[in-house]
Amino acid sequence: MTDIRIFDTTLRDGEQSPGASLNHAEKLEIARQLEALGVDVIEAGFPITSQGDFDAVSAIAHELTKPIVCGLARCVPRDIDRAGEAVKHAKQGRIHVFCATSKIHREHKLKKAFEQIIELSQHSVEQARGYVEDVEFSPEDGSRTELNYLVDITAAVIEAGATTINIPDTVGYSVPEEYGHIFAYVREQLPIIDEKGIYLSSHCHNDLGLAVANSLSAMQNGARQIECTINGIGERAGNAALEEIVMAMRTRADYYEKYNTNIDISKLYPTSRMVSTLTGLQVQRNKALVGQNAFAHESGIHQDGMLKNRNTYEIMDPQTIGVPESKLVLGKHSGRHALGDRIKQLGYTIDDDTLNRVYETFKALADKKKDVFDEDIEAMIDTTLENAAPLWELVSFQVNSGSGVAPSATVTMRDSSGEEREDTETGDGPLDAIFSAVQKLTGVKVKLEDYNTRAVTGGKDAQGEATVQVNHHGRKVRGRGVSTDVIEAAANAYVAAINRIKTAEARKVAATTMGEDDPDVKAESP
Ligand SMILES: CC(=O)SCCNC(=O)CCNC(=O)[C@H](O)C(C)(C)COP(=O)(O)OP(=O)(O)OC[C@H]1O[C@@H](n2cnc3c(N)ncnc32)[C@H](O)[C@@H]1OP(=O)(O)O
Ligand SMILES: CC(C)C(=O)C(=O)O
Ligand SMILES: [Mg+2]
Repeated sequence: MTDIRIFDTTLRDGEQSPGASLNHAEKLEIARQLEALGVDVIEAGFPITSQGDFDAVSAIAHELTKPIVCGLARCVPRDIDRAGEAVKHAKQGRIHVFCATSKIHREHKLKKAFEQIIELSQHSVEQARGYVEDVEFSPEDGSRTELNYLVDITAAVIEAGATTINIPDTVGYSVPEEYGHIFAYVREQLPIIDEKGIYLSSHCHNDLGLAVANSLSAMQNGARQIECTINGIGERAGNAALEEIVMAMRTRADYYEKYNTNIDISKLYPTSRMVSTLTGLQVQRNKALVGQNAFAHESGIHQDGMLKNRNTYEIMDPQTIGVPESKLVLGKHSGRHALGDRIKQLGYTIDDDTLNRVYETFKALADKKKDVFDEDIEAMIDTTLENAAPLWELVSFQVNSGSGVAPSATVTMRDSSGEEREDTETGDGPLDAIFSAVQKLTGVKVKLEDYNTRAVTGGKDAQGEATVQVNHHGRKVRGRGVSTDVIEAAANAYVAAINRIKTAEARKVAATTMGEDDPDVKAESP
């Protein structure tokens, strides 16, 4: 049997999905769930990106005990220093250094000759080895790099101390036979890989819908680590989906008989739900394994087959991946124990204080709504984590709008010192009026770029989830809110976005007062 390392990059490449940024509490919650899922490596972030990313990688490295915790770095000394600092408390820490090697990236992006790239990569790997023994190197855009160059850079970084070589299909251009051949070729040219027990790794993007197929092909040609994300989230069309890779190997164990992973498949579905809820990235209905329709049967002939023998139309038992058999129904008579137990089953490990805050919201919701479903609970946890330490809170609002009336809103908000303030504004519509009042009260001016709503659960008393994206001095910031009242959900989402901006500003002030360079403002260039 060959053990395949599952390297999860949901918190790094996954978080690079437009609109998916996560706050500190949300990242920790996902990291804990990934540990419970059994992933071998967690790429927790790219520490040079911002103080927030650094803090999250550092907190995850402090807390998690089982997986290797990894931070990404360019071949830039300051990137490597930050990554080294961030993972230094990990039980097993890794620095992942990357440098693009393809002709197009060499000439147009890095503006460096291949020889310079080799030298830079070697120095960077050596620098990273000064922090940790476990160093991964990725020749970015590896699948579009000349094969002899790939071999040369692989040999050079192994000599410098790299222990894992990841060959990414950065732009999702490769096809399975070709991508597999790259691994077979590099291994054949460099026997040192097998002799020294160097891990080869795949990292595939889904621009042509081939990320999972390419990953499996790499595995069959010698990759012993697969990089992937929950729900396949990631840059552009996303990364290879963890759940699809693992279940392809499990369901077709007859075909992939030599390979094994440490993943606890019963946690796949709850993990998918958590990542979707906390990132706000909805899973498409027909997504393999975790989409709403993945195990639904609509047509008569299929239903007939299912009733006679479910294997006629189902190749997996949904319960083995943690799809719940029936929806839990909690109501206003339920107590903290029942709620806490259900939250645990959903994969969250919240503390008592958070449970108490969720319980308060739960009771308020149960008063308005007959049944409280899993999705409602997930939405409540999401809102609580999103507002882990809210700077501003929406206390109440009233809107006045209708035909022939200029829409206006009166909003009351409370700041972190507990002081309440009220303001009335007019706008193009009720939401515009509320948003103007929130801007006035908080003193943060932003431009609304995107606004979406959807029902979290079914029925006429369904909860509505609102997401907004605002632009603050060129930086896009997202916020989410949930309520049975869609206007209140939108107002909460807007306040959540403002709180994110305020939190980032407070961090910048703290970093500047401490005399540190603020990586949010400008990172060092190579
Ligand atoms: C394939 C991937 O997924 S790679 C990871 C992509 N993820 C991200 O970029 C998210 C986080 N990124 C960021 O926050 C910022 O881009 C930072 C902090 C890393 C850098 O910000 P800035 O210093 O302002 O640079 P900016 O992003 O505009 O440009 C990138 C610079 O890094 C250089 N660069 C890119 N990759 C590498 C590398 N692997 N090694 C060394 N330099 C690199 C580029 O050539 C460019 O340099 P230049 O300024 O000399 O032209
Ligand atoms: C940083 C590298 C591995 C990456 O994400 C890519 O090339 O897609
Ligand atoms: Mg990538």
